[in-house]
Amino acid sequence: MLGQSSSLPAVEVRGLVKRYDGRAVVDGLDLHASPGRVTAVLGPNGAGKTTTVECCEGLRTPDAGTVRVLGLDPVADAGSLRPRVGVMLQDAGLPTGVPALGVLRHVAQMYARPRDVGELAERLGLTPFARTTVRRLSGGQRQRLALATAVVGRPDVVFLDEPSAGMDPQARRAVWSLVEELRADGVAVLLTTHLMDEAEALADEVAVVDHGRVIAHGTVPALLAGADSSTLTFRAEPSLDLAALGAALTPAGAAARAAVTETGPGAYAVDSPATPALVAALAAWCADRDVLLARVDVGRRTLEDVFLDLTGRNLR
Ligand SMILES: Nc1ncnc2c1ncn2[C@@H]1O[C@H](COP(=O)(O)OP(=O)(O)OP(=O)(O)O)[C@@H](O)[C@H]1O
Repeated sequence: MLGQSSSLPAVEVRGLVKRYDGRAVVDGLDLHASPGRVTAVLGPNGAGKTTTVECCEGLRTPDAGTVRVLGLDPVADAGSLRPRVGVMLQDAGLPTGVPALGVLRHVAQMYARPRDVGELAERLGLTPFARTTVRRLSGGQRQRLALATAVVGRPDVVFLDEPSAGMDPQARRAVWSLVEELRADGVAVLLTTHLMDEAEALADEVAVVDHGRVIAHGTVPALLAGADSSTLTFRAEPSLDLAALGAALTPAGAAARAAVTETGPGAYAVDSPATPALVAALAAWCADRDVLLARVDVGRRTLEDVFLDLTGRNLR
């Protein structure tokens, strides 16, 4: 249950800076998460997501800026926040020699009003591993146990760092349904993920982080609406003349030439909104050169397309 007005943000981060060895890995970051909403933080490797979440969890002290969780300071007020905040870490930090259900029972008894341990274990498919020590659990099973320990105390705010990483599709569905239930119960859920379909499926709000700052923020439909609505890809013979094709696909009077990329042998992507005229121009150009268009796809842009547009395609 929320102990404060649900109109207040459950998590509020303003101008957060965190430096390691003089390098700002979080560099003036603003973020908020609200009760009854799922906020997903996306970003390339090393963007500063985990560091930000760790500052919210009170595990790291900011170098500048403010972090408030349920109106409190995660470091100074750690004792007051502990019963109200659930944390699932990437490296779960669970004791390895204890049986799975023993860990969950132990964590549950630290809370005043814990969830039913048996029911939670059943929901997350942990019952068959009740007596298995944490050390012998698979990666995905350990993740599920970590999630169970994060939510067993009925927290008001839950931080989930890549909650379904390494999980099979069945387990991911179970995790998603638990997250949806938390939202319906008014819990503020802040999660980091690299899985764009997870963000599309779960997130009410998405914050895209790069180089330690939020570079885009909004609902998934708002982020998708900000981008060109559709993409054009096609297959034909390899090594087409991309410059000539780009010129042929550029509408008269357009400021910049349409860019065509060969994304794999014989697979192409056109970097222009897909319109009937564009498809016709492509077909005509191929027909003039006796090139068979083996396949043409007009697809809706996905969150992954938007993410790559925002953060670029270089490896981090
Ligand atoms: N304790 C530390 N000491 C020095 N550098 C650190 C420390 N922790 C993190 N970093 C660096 O800070 C940067 C941000 O790391 P962080 O873990 O926050 O990124 P992330 O967005 O969560 O990445 P990923 O998607 O890979 O989990 C990285 O360059 C990382 O190497």
